[in-house]
Amino acid sequence: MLLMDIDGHILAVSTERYEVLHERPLFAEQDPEVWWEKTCLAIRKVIEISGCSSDSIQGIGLTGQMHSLVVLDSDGKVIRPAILWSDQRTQPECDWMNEHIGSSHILRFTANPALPNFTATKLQWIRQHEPYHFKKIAKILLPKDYIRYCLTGEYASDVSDASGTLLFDVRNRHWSQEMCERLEIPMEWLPRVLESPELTGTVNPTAAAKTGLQIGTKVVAGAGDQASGAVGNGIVRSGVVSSTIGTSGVVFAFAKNIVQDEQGRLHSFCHAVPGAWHVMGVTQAAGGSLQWYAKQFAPLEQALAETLAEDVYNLLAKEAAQVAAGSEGLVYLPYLLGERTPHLDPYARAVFFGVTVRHKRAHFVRGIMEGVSFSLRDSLSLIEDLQLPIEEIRLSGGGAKSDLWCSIQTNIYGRSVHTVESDEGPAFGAAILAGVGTGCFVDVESACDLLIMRKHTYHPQLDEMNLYNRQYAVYKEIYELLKPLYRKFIS
Ligand SMILES: Nc1ncnc2c1ncn2[C@@H]1O[C@H](COP(=O)(O)OP(=O)(O)O)[C@@H](O)[C@H]1O
Ligand SMILES: O=C(CO)[C@@H](O)[C@H](O)COP(=O)(O)O
Repeated sequence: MLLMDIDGHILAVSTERYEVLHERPLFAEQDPEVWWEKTCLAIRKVIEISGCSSDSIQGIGLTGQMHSLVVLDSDGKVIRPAILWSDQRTQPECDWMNEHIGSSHILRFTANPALPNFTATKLQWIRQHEPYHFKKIAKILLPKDYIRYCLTGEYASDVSDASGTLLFDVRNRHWSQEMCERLEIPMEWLPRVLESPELTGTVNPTAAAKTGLQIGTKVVAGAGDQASGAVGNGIVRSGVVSSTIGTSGVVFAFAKNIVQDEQGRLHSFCHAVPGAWHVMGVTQAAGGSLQWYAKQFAPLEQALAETLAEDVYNLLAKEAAQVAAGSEGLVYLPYLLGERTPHLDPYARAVFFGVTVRHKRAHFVRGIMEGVSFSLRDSLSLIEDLQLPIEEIRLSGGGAKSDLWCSIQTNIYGRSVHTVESDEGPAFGAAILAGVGTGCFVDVESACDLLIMRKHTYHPQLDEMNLYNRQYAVYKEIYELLKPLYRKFIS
């Protein structure tokens, strides 16, 4: 949660944590009611920290994880836990869609292929496996739109988030009647869709009582976390591209017109900038790889970090900085949650390749940072193949807080990269969208010009670039060799 003034100064930030439940392999779920409880706490905290009066708040912009499916009954109650973007159980539903609707039709209707991460496949899974839940459905929402529903009572979404449902006609920026007809999904289940800065409603009395906000505070459409993060990093013009290491990893490029990778390895979605599009490649477990490693293999550092009030990732990164580039030949494939770009393979698995007796934990941490960056390079290459200009790369997400991870990225991409002043990408972007929607700024582009400043520039070094080029070739070969084996582990 972030509170920003109209000059772009961040007045307060607050964070609330909650777990992802992985009850079975491939499964990832969360309870939307927990999101709402935590949101209420976080709103109260930012108001308190900032010392602002809630009646000075002009508007609210929403952002959140994309694709995840929230199903509501006719009373607006949550029917079952949300099935998340990182959940990979629905490849059979994708296969069914490709067979019955046709993959070329799906690409034509939605500009994207059927992937297990996308919302419609999760809805099909409920139809197939939980018919008792399916028959209760009256509305479906995305995560930030569930928060909107709690705040305002409105069922609404925005074009960027709707793009990741596989039910949206991305080219024409409205729901796809063709997809809904073929999947027999009543269009009344879908929220209305607006451009990201448009107003969608106002805070209602119940939400005001829970959050400390004023009744009637304006709520704009907002955007999915990646499009909103792009606004927060100034990716609002051709040539400026971001590489974000959050839990997932995303390389995001602005596009004036819709562009598509023929094999659907990059997502083609509407941007939060009205009338614009973007493409992005996604690494399923980017920061998520380091998060997993820290949790499983660095419990003492986790405890120490809490005592020192330091970030566990800082402690691990300091250790990793002690070993040389290339991690002495240890190569990591970050496929802990399967992979999207470039393989579109939910059954891929992570690999540490080349382990020897000389390897210490520091090599594993550095190897993770390098492997994740190789994966993001895959996305960057596909964006280059689409002939989209890459004049400037901006790094963001938790990974950009690490000097080491920024240096690794510059050397693996073989290009200079920059960080920006605000490291609150998606929340900062949502605040900018709220500012545009409530008339504090003229439009998204000029607000970004005004508010987003470069912080630091990293330049690649020739020897490390050459070393990483050689290692990248090995990285790519490992997946090709292992691919036939992955399917033997399907459970
Ligand atoms: N100081 C740091 N050094 C290295 N990596 C970091 C650091 N801080 C955060 N990270 C990485 O960033 C991830 C969180 O990024 P963030 O953008 O906050 O995630 P989310 O996608 O959940 O919004 C962590 O899982 C971790 O891998
Ligand atoms: O799946 C995608 C984008 O397609 C992710 O962006 C999720 O929307 C959430 O990722 P984090 O922000 O937690 O990394």
